[in-house]
Amino acid sequence: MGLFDIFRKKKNNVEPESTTTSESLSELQSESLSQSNSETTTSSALTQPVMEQVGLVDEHEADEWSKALDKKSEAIHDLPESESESESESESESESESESESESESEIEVERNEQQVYDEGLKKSRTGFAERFNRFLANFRTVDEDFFEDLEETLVGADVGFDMAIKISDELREEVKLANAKRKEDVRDVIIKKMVDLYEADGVNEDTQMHFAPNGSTTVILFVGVNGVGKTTTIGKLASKYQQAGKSVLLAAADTFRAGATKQLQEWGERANVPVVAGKEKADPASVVFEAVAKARDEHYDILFVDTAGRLQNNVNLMQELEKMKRIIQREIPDAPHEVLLVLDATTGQNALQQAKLFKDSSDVTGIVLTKMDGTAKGGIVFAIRNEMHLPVKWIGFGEKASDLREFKPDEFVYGLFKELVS
Ligand SMILES: Nc1nc2c(ncn2[C@@H]2O[C@H](COP(=O)(O)OP(=O)(O)OP(=O)(O)O)[C@@H](O)[C@H]2O)c(=O)[nH]1
Repeated sequence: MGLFDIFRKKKNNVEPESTTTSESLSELQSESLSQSNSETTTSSALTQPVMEQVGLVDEHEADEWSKALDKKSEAIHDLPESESESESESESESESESESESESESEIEVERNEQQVYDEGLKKSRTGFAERFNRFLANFRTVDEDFFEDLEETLVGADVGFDMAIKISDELREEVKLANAKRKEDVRDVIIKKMVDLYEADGVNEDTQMHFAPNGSTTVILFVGVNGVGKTTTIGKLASKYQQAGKSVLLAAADTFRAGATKQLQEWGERANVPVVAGKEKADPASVVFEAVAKARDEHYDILFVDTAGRLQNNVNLMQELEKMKRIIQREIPDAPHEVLLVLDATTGQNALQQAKLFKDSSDVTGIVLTKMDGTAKGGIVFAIRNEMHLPVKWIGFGEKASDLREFKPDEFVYGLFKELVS
């Protein structure tokens, strides 16, 4: 099933406000149950087909970590099972039927909760997108050259990126369906479907999994990005998540440039109950990294998160320093860093894309954390990143609280962004 089909299915069946009747719930249960037969471990039944398509479900190594993270989901999944264990064999069929019903109701609840986080976090973008599209459609008379020009302008304005806008408009020129579309709603549906299809096609070989060190040795994750994008906050959020999932976490405050950066990380460390290795103000960041890596390795920490200074893309010295940090990490743990996550602020739009290009060229970025998604009215940046950068978005930030960081899930994202735009 394609991403757009998943979208449609959700639109018709899983709208939170409209699925409170027992009738619609039981429809969902049977869907959810039939999908879960082929399911492995994902907490989201509707996410599975997308994961299969992008080749994620075979990645068992990272699966264990992902499972540990989704504690809430596990707790809900566990409950009916342990209840059924304690039941005697002579229990009536109707009792076990109602139990399996309540189990799938719980599964649906988990699915909806995750979707709700996306829905809330994407509210601004969804409204912004809808406004742009409705303005564009209000001018719709016929599918001619002006129509395509307006469409490109609308898409660029929504931050999907120039390349993606041209690609969408070029492909739509070939669409017989669009040429025959008379109603505004049909035109809108064809455009959104094209966007979702192109987005999905661009992501076929994308690796959105987090990578960890093999055999329980220390995983090192380096965070890079310009000033103020949310590196320290993201590290704090991830430290909480993994700590709560039972992993031992260590933080390295290698941002020794900005006064207050170390203190900020230490505060997150206290909140998450994880230690922080810090140096003196203006100390050589590499020395902090060295000390932290040695400690993490010798004391067998599961994960070390390294916070780095906000580096300016035109500052060669700072880029060189990042390289130096990597060399030091590699000297102590040869296969590290296991991830270099570039943090980008979604509210900066195309500027974020420029940053991504520069960082990708000068450091081995393995994935993106897109922060402040709650604060932008132009969610299209996600399309531009995939289309132009071919870098996977691994995490998405919807706010300042620890629980506002989520694993990036394309189907939840697409649905949260477009759900009011497709009939
Ligand atoms: N609304 C919102 N704010 C966020 C999010 N992530 C981070 N922030 C805020 O962004 C601001 C900057 O975050 P920091 O974590 O200090 O950024 P940084 O990249 O470490 O900055 P430097 O240390 O200067 O390089 C803080 O006020 C955070 O609370 C998010 O997902 N949503």
